[in-house]
Amino acid sequence: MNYTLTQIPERTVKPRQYGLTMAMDKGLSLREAEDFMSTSAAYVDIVKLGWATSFVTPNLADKIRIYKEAGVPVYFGGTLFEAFVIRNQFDDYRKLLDKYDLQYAEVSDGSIDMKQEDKLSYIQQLATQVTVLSEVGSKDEAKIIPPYKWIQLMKAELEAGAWKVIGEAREGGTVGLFRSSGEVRQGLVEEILTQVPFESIIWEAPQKEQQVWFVKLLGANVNLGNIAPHESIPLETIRLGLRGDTFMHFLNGNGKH
Ligand SMILES: O=C(O)[C@H](CS(=O)(=O)O)OP(=O)(O)O
Repeated sequence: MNYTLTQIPERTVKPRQYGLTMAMDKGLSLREAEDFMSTSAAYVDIVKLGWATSFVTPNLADKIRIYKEAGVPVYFGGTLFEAFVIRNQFDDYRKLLDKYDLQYAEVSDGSIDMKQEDKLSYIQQLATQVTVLSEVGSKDEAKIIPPYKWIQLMKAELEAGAWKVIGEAREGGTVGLFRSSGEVRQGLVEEILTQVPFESIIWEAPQKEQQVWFVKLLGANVNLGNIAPHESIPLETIRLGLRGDTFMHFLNGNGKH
């Protein structure tokens, strides 16, 4: 930090096991990725190349190298995994991870129907190769998954070898964990938290109000994902109680989790 302030909540330090910020790169140029890392590498734990943008992104290897040299692991969005699976190209997907020397991969079923046993098997297989993040929730706003099912899926995927489970919200934050208005499905989140440790979940929360809600509920070291690159530093200030939205939350011993 550039100067001293008291009553700043303690943040976990890199390499973090929780307190993670997952940022989504959906097509930054190489120069933008370099600039992003020069300002924000300290606050970003992992970068997702959103959905299947890696298929069309120019200079993909160079981009991955920029993140790697900044000490920030990269993974391909779960949609790309699904695009390989639905074409019966899972083995090709595994080779692709090796080709780009990726250490993380996402297993999701947000766009396709997948039997639970198949999803768990993909998690198990990939966990022998990389660190797996699995995503729960659908990208279809008409498909409402009841809380007990989220819990059952999350527990099973962690048991199958996922390092973290991601709660679906898409880039806009209007499905899955959230209503179409962006409002949090509070009952769903609270019920999940009765059964799954908060450290094991990355909540996709692209909107500022959603990030604030989770920081107030779970503290500075909540795992948050789908953060736009230029929102990484603003999010860090929200975590630290240095933006109006959480300004009073951590003062005078409040906000301890
Ligand atoms: O689910 C996501 O967060 C994303 C982005 S979006 O759904 O295409 O908006 O997909 P993913 O494949 O996990 O990057």
